[in-house]
Parts: sequence; structure tokens; C-alpha cells
Amino acid sequence: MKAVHFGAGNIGRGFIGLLLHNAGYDITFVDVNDALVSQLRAKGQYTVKLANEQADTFLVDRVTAIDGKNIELVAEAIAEADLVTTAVGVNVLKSIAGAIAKGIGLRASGSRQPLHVIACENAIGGSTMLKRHVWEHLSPDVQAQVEKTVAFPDAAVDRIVPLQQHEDPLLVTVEPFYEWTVDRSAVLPGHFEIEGVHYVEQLEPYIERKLFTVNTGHCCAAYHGYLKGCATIQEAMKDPDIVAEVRGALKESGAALIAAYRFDEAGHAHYIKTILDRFVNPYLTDEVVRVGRSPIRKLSPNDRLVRPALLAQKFGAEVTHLAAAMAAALRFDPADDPEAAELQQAIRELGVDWAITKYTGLDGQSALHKQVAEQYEKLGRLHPQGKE
Ligand SMILES: NC(=O)c1ccc[n+]([C@@H]2O[C@H](COP(=O)([O-])OP(=O)(O)OC[C@H]3O[C@@H](n4cnc5c(N)ncnc54)[C@H](O)[C@@H]3O)[C@@H](O)[C@H]2O)c1
Ligand SMILES: O=P(O)(O)OC[C@@H](O)[C@@H](O)[C@H](O)[C@H](O)CO
Repeated sequence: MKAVHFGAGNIGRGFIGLLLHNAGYDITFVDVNDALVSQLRAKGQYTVKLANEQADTFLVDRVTAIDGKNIELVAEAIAEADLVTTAVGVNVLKSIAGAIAKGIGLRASGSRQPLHVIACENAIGGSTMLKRHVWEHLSPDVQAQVEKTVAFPDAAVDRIVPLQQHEDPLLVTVEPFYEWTVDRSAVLPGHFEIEGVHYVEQLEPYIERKLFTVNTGHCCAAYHGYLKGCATIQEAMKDPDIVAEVRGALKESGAALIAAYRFDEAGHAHYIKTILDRFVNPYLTDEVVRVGRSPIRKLSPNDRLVRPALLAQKFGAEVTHLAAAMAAALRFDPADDPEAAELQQAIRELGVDWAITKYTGLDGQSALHKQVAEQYEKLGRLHPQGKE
């Protein structure tokens, strides 16, 4: 079986690549990082190391890589593939859609085998988004022709894979925990289920629970940690005030999830505990600038802060800690994050009230907007010099 995976980065090699390899796939990675592509081509294999006491290692072989800028070559690989996956970042999906469309076009004239395209990004409806971008490149005739043979099931992926700093540029250290959940209702007949993937009839509760617990808590630790001068999540989680913020935010998003999806309260409390334990894994070093990266995306209406806050409010819950995390995100200003730079420039030039409305979509008159603005001022008084 052949898989084409876009994005040979941390999650691509450390999670999706490893699982697909174990499930029997030969993998062609597609990436725009020339060095990464040539190393993968030259070696044809790489190692994944678990962040546990034994430092277990796994060899992923039967891999190759191609340059994502070479559309013809990528399309040919897709024409022969049984599965396409991505882990490039949700904002990059638009850029890879042309090559996927070209590959689908080549298949349309030949193979009738079903093809599944699964976006493994931190977003609600990632594969559906990708399908929309791909369809923009296909004529109505081809769209109709492939509608029954190409499917884009949405997915939720969970495994913490930090930035890597090893002598071996292909080695990737990952946490032991993983969960890859796929919407079975969008899978075509004849699909060979991927071993290790959890197929569910309705994905929404799973993706929202993951995004609004793991990622909500994670970014809360990152943004407050950054303001207090912590370099890593592990360091931030040693600060009792930050832990209180994280727990508070998870209580608020938990209230929303329990009310919306009728999750069992004790079960959800256990889920939160498992996640907090993962954040403090002593064998991982996960930088706050990675976890807080792209604050505009994280502040957007459908993402890990605003959506659970609005949902919690709908069910009558307080959202003080989620509002504080949004305020801390508005003060996140590492030098090499383009979204942080854009956000800071907008706040400087147009003011924080304008920026809150623009990036969160919250109405200027709403109670939540006011709460975020107040917390933003409060954080300014607590950290007058910004990050040390
Ligand atoms: N790292 C994690 O813990 C984790 C966990 C779950 C989900 N995710 C999600 O997975 C995605 C990737 O995250 P990551 O941490 O692996 O990032 P990463 O930066 O390590 O990897 C992204 C890779 O995509 C490549 N890329 C960029 N543009 C491309 C293009 N046009 N064509 C092909 N490749 C391209 C980059 O060169 C890079 O190698 C994100 O959506 C992230 O939210 C990450
Ligand atoms: O990848 P992002 O930028 O959406 O979020 C940063 C981290 O919270 C994220 O990568 C987690 O490590 C991951 O989602 C765990 O499954």
C-alpha cells in the first residue's frame, strides 16, 4: 500500500509517518524544505524515539520524499497512492490543493480505486476545508466523476511532538500517548482501515474535546508562561499561578463540552488529568513559543479559546480564565512569529479593542470582549516590562 504524506515535520514523521509505516504503508513524504527532502531520500528511513524512561526507539523505513514545489511529480505520486495525509499547518492547506487536484485529475482518467485524503491538522473540519480548496482546481465534470471515488474524512490527531534538536536531523522525539480519530461516516466502501486509527461515526465531539482541552490548556500554559519568562511548558507548569490558570480554563471549556456533548463529568475530569500529566512529562522539552505559535489562528472564532468560551457562556458558565488566556495571547510577541508581529502591529496602530474584534470576531459591545480587554490591561500592570 502506498501513502503520500504532505509535511515531513514533527507530527508528519513522529506520528502519522510512524503509524502508517506500522500499518504497512510505503510512504512518500512531500515537503518544501529541500534539506529535509534530500535527507529522507538519501536515507530512506528515520528513527522515532519515545519520551519515556526507556527511551524506546522505532525505525520507520520504506520511506522516500519529493519536493513539494515539483507539482508534476507530486501529482504522479498521488495518482498511484491509496491514501493521502497532511500535517503542514491548516493555513498551508490552500497551497497544496493544486497538486492534490492534479493527482486526482490523473486518477480520474485511470484508476477507480477509492482514495482517502485526510488532513491531520489542529482544526475543526480540516479535510473538508482541504476538499473545498482542491475542488476549486477541478472542473465540474471531473468533480462529478471523482465524487464517489475520492473522500476527505475529517480527523482529530493528538500527540505532543516538540521542536527537535538532535545531531541526526531526521530523528524525532515524541510523547508515548497518541490518538488519531477519523470520521467513518465519510469513508468510502472498500477502504482498508488504517491500523491504529480510531474510526467514529460522529467526529465533532472528539475533535472539540481534543482541541478545547489539550490545545486550550496547552496554549493557556504557553501564553501565561511566556509572559512570566518561562522557556518551556514543563517550566511553566511548575508555576502554581499558571497551573491555576490552566485548570481554570479547562474547567470552563469542560463545562461547555459536558453540556454540549453530555460527556460524563468524572470521565472528563479523568481526561483532563491525563492531559495535565502529559504537559509535565519530564522527558519532553516543549518550548512555549512553539505551543503559542500563530496567535492569530489561535484567537480566531472557531479555535481553542473563543469557541469554547462562547459555548460555555451559552450554557451559563463563567469564562474568566479563557478570557485571561485570550488577553495573554494578545501580549505574545516572540520576534520570529509572523502572526505575533502582525497582531502587535495592529494593537500598536489601531488599539487593543479594535484588535480583539478583528481577530476574535467578538462584538465590541459583548461582555466577553470587555472581559478580554480588562484582562489585557491587568496583564499589562502585572508584567509592565513584558517578557523578561
Ligand atoms: N507538533 C504537534 O505536537 C502537533 C500535534 C497534533 C497536530 N499538529 C498539527 O500538525 C500540523 C503540523 O505541525 P508540526 O508541529 O508537525 O509542524 P512542523 O513545522 O514541524 O511541520 C510542518 C511541515 O510542513 C512543511 N510544509 C510547509 N509548507 C508546505 C507545503 N506547501 N508543502 C509541503 N510541505 C510543507 C514544512 O516544511 C514542515 O516540514 C499543524 O497543523 C499542527 O497543528 C501538531
Ligand atoms: O500545533 P498548534 O500550533 O495548533 O498547537 C500547538 C500545540 O498545542 C499542539 O501542537 C499540540 O502539541 C498537539 O496538538 C498535541 O496533540
